[in-house]
Amino acid sequence: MKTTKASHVLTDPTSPISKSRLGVHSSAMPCTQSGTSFSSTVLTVPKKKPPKLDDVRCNGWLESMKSSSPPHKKTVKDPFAEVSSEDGESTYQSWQLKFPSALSCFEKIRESAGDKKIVLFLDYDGTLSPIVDDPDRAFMSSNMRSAVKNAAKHFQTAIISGRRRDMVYDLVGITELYYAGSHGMDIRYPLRDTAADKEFCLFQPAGEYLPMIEEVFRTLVNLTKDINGAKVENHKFCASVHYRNVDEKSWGTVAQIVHDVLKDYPRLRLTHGRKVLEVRPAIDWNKGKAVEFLLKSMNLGKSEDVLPIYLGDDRTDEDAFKVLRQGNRGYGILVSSIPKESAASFSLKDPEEVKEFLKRLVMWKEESMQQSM
Ligand SMILES: O=P(O)(O)OC[C@H]1O[C@H](O[C@H]2O[C@H](CO)[C@@H](O)[C@H](O)[C@H]2O)[C@H](O)[C@@H](O)[C@@H]1O
Repeated sequence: MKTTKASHVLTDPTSPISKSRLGVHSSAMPCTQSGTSFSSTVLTVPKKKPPKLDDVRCNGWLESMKSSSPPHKKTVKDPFAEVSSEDGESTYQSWQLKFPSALSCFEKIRESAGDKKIVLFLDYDGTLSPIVDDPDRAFMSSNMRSAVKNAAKHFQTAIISGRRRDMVYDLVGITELYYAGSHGMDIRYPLRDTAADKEFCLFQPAGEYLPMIEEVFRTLVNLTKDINGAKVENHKFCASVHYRNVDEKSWGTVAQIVHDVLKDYPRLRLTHGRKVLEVRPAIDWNKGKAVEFLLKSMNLGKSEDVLPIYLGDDRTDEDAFKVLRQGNRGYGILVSSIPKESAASFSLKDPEEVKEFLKRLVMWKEESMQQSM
């Protein structure tokens, strides 16, 4: 997807919302940075010292990192562990009593949707693309791309990712979707969408944190550069420290480095993802809030005639599942090949099943359109 030259204006320099014409690449957008209350003096690179792992042990980071990838055990205790349990299939089947397959229950979903307008929310990594060792090579298949594109012809569709918005936009490669990057902290949505005029708005509730995240990113890159396999990504409003390819013996060092850096930034917090530590602004915003925001921006916020469906695989998607569960607003579908605790209503095993589910939705919609002709 190419971007084109465009004008853009800020609606209000103190507002997290800014406007842009079609095609403005997110990295070219000005960000609101009013009220910046941190100073560059705080942003010093901590001196290298031998890691003391007491802090990360005490606050459970290390345990959380380890339990997200334990050796094969009979029962997977951590809800976000990434291993198959030994009694695999039967454990999975009993788990599915609580989180039934969205494919097996497709009829039920169809019936409860009735004439409601379905809105799709799709996470990227682990949902549209398989989890791979190198985050730069997490590509979705062309069949998946077609499935998403076809679904978007019938249902308003948004991608909500932990990645930076321009990156996930490039990976998905479909212009007609809504995109929310940085775990929903960077939302691009159409203000006006006619053939003659496409005007987009940006909503960036953590705009003022941009320089702080940039500094933290550079600090983390510097401090982890000698750890084999560690990788730090700059996702604009959050920084991700990957330890998937780090020897487990060094996970404590990775955790301690992140922990020490965070001590200097009380306005930032840590969340755990799939073998990734994520540093992000400590603001009350998440993927669930992003779903609510997007529904409002589609003028569907309060409507009873809307059925939002959110598909995601990660802890950060749980915030969205909770929002949909509240008041039976819609359905969360957890993408997982192992049993996990979740606020989702249904499950799908992997991105392949996600693709099948999207195809079923499209087939159903097209059949019902034909019947009503
Ligand atoms: O919200 P998402 O779209 O699911 O993004 C979550 C994180 O995804 C990426 O990391 C994960 O996928 C990688 C590629 O498969 C994998 O190597 C890594 O271990 C996973 O954590 C992305 O790189 C992160 O920055 C996102 O936060």
